[in-house]
Amino acid sequence: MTQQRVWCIGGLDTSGGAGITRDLITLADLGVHGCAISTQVAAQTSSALLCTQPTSASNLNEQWQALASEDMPGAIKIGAIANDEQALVLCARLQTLPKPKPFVVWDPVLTTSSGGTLSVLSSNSIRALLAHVDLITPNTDELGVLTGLTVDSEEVFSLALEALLSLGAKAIFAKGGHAKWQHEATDTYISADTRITFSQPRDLAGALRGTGCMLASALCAFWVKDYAIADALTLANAYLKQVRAAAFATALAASNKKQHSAQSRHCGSRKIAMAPAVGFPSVPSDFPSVCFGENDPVSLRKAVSPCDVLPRCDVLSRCAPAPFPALYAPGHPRSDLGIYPVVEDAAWLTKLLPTGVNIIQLRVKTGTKEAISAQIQKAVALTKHSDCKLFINDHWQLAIEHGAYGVHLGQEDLATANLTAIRKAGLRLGVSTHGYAEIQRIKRLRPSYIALGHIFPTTTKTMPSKPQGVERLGEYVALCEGIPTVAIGGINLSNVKAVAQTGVSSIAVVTAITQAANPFSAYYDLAKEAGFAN
Ligand SMILES: Cc1ncc(COP(=O)(O)OP(=O)(O)O)c(N)n1
Ligand SMILES: Cc1ncsc1CCOP(=O)(O)O
Ligand SMILES: [Mg+2]
Repeated sequence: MTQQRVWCIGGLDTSGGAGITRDLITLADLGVHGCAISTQVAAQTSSALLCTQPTSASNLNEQWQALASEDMPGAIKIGAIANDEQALVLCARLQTLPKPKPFVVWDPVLTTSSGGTLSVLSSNSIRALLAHVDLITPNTDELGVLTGLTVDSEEVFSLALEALLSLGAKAIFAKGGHAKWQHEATDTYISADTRITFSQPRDLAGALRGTGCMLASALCAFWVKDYAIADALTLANAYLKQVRAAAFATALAASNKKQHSAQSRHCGSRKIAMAPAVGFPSVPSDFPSVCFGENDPVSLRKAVSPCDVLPRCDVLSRCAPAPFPALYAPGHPRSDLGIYPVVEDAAWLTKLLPTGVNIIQLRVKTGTKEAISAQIQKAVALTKHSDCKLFINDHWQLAIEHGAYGVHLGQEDLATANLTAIRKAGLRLGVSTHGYAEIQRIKRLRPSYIALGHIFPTTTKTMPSKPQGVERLGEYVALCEGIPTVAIGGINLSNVKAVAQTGVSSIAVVTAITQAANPFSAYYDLAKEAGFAN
């Protein structure tokens, strides 16, 4: 199996603005090989569907067989399915896919953006398809047609998502571009146990053709590049934002020059067809703000301004809470923190403080509350008259009680921690993240640092996510937009240089120090190799 390959099944839009033509352009832009199976040939201009000719069921089957006789894809993106016969063929083929099964995304295109009909499916076909796809990506109009509801408010939107899940959808990514009742454009991912929203300020530049196709095929591209689903969705959302920005900048430039190109003719009230190549999303402002769950504790704030009456995620990007205190006081000559040892008891501080270490974490995972409290109290006392910043892992109440410098919390810890109490007590806050979605969730908190991991395989802890590697680490550091960053997970003398070269502010290690024959010199060797010390 070739991983970086996606099959696109859908209508061939002769204008190149949407359908499988657009899918292949998107995949090429993201460096993924796209194969195509045409369900129909749609004679289209950039503003109208003139006529469409569906592919016969047998031809559809033959196209599939031809592709299947070579390499299988990592993902399959399905767009417009012309009729029930085609749905039947696709269901039969999807059912017999060899393992490992590709990730199957259905973008349920029913009409063209100009209003032409591309798909007529019975409710039986819809149910059958839902049983075979991993994710469906309707806009709110499509969600309405699929569920028989008029989706025109947040309440009906939630009902429609539930209805589609009960029709058999395993997961839904409902796009918010058409949800005019929302202040921001919010895409919602929902499965049986997860709800994640991705919000962008509404941009009023104009309408672009083929955005649904681009989003679903970009999602498949990020999936085959081995991103977790939440990260693939974050990247796909950012990719769309980047394409829109580039498309409207190009269209505007063309119309300013008074060129009579297709772009300039259709810029304004009409949809523009050209979507320039933009490549992998890299501009931090193009990334959405991300909320986990309807009551994400990171997003919940006390009502502080009139705009709190708006839906929560709409408010956040504009009414951000106060940042947590910086690691260094303003004007301090240092900005990096160097090697960050993470240790299991206060005795380690006695061993390591003489190195002149800048930052250290007490991560006590066992013992009674009294014993942990005593460890924290001792560690605070040991660091009180040093320059070393002491972070306490997990035990935020005890950290406040004993006056530690800061607290380190993981994503799950945020559900029970009182962030307001930590902020009020003046403690710094570090938070763990494991990819794009969590970074975008946490940035809004403006923590004192963002931990990024795990970078390499680690034996210290069982991780639910995959190792990120140094290439992604570099992308995450840039995405953090100046918030100090800490890399963690499997870092040792052999790889610390490459980690430091990403520009990360600090490098956290457990076993590279605690299991070293000489922890004292292991600290220096790491600091030197990373370029933090001479
Ligand atoms: C610097 C740093 N980064 C990540 C972690 C992990 O924190 P968390 O996800 O809460 O997991 P536990 O450490 O509690 O197992 C950390 N402690 N420090
Ligand atoms: C606590 C933690 N969080 C992410 S990786 C990790 C363990 C890092 O340990 P090591 O440096 O020994 O790989
Ligand atoms: Mg924790």
